[in-house]
Amino acid sequence: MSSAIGFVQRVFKAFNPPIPQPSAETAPLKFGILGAAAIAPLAIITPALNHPEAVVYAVAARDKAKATAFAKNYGIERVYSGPNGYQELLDNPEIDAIYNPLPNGLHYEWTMKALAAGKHVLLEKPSANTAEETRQMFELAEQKGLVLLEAFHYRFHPAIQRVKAIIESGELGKLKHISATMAMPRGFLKANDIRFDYKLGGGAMMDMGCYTLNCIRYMSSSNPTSVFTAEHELHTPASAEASFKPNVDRATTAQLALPNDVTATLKCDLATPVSYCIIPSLPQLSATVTLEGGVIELYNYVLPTVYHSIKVHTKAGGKAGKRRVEKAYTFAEGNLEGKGEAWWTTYRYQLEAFVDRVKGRTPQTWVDKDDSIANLHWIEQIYAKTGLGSRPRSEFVPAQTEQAAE
Ligand SMILES: NC(=O)C1=CN([C@@H]2O[C@H](COP(=O)(O)OP(=O)(O)OC[C@H]3O[C@@H](n4cnc5c(N)ncnc54)[C@H](OP(=O)(O)O)[C@@H]3O)[C@@H](O)[C@H]2O)C=CC1
Ligand SMILES: O=C1OC[C@@H](O)[C@H](O)[C@H]1O
Repeated sequence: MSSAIGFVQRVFKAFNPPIPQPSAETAPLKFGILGAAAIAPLAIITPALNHPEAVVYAVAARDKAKATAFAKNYGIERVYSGPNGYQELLDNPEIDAIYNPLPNGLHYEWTMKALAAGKHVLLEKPSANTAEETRQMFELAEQKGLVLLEAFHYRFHPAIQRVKAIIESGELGKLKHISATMAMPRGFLKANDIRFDYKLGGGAMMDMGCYTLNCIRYMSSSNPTSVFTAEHELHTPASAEASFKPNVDRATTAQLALPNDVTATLKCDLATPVSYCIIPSLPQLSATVTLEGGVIELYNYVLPTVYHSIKVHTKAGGKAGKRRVEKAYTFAEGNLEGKGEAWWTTYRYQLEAFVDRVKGRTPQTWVDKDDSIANLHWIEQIYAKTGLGSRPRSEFVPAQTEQAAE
């Protein structure tokens, strides 16, 4: 019963957070959002309401009516629209930081433009279509002394950090295998969703697979050494245009080799079909870690604030031993150091770290340049193994930076 009350309290507060007084010590970081994207309220607008040093100040959308309605709905002061709206927002000197939730295939172009305009960037996952583009974005951020973060929000939550701490504690011995799944039932996404558009960086491995791969890399503290196998199922729209290119994976499964004889399996699916012609599948958001001395099952690593469980099964002398269930809605509950409340979403934890970094404080955790480049590199390796190949590189050519031009 108490956990049902906890669930209601967490979810209510996550969506209706207390609104603190703005910080008296530092000026709030003013965010501008590129695109009236579906994810923006959850990922930045609601978390910023509760952050005393962050405010969502501007939004740009291509369509004027959409931009105006979005701004009105979320109480956003400045609105930009039309074909130059995104650039006009970037040109506003009052804006400190950009949230970039554009389709994956536009991440590179608009992050490069935002950095060129001197803005910090909170960039949606996956960071770009190719690892080379990711490298260029981080290099420009470094050159300009700006913060760039790929928004792997789940990494900022205590639940995933608690699992990593158990692995690293040595309690269950040597790591053997990790499996991570992210799959949604058919009908979760509309047929015209950006995730099914190859040019925009679509595909299951890009969208949901990027989490599964990231989770494997994070929990093993390593990068794959090779892709053993990678198989995909194609997205086949009901009415394909003549120009339709079958490069978009509706689902992908891959087996990876990691250092020290560790292996991993990832599965992602944008539209899991019904079983027996009628039974819909449930969302799958779990990760299982097998170690010599036991198994850790993490249910819901992606949205742990809503609900998660960390089941730890220990083996005794080769036989099944004890089982315990842990929760880590806060760092204290997970026996870790860090600030937060049980109702903080992954996005609220992430915003805390982002603002800390911009303000010159040390964030509780971070996802750095090498991490983001490696994630995209291995996404590309998995696509290469499926035979589908990488998503297309952006046609955007950045203006030479002052440093490069000298
Ligand atoms: N961190 C997380 O939990 C999540 C992250 N994401 C990521 O966020 C990004 C956006 O996802 P989501 O919000 O679901 O997507 P939406 O389709 O809702 O938003 C994408 C935005 O991109 C803009 N856009 C600009 N050019 C194009 C174009 N050619 N075609 C389509 N849209 C265009 C649109 O803005 P405009 O308003 O100007 O028309 C639109 O609002 C993706 O990178 C995705 O991976 C998505 C969901 C969850
Ligand atoms: O968190 C998420 O859930 C649904 C996905 O399609 C999305 O892009 C992802 O970030």
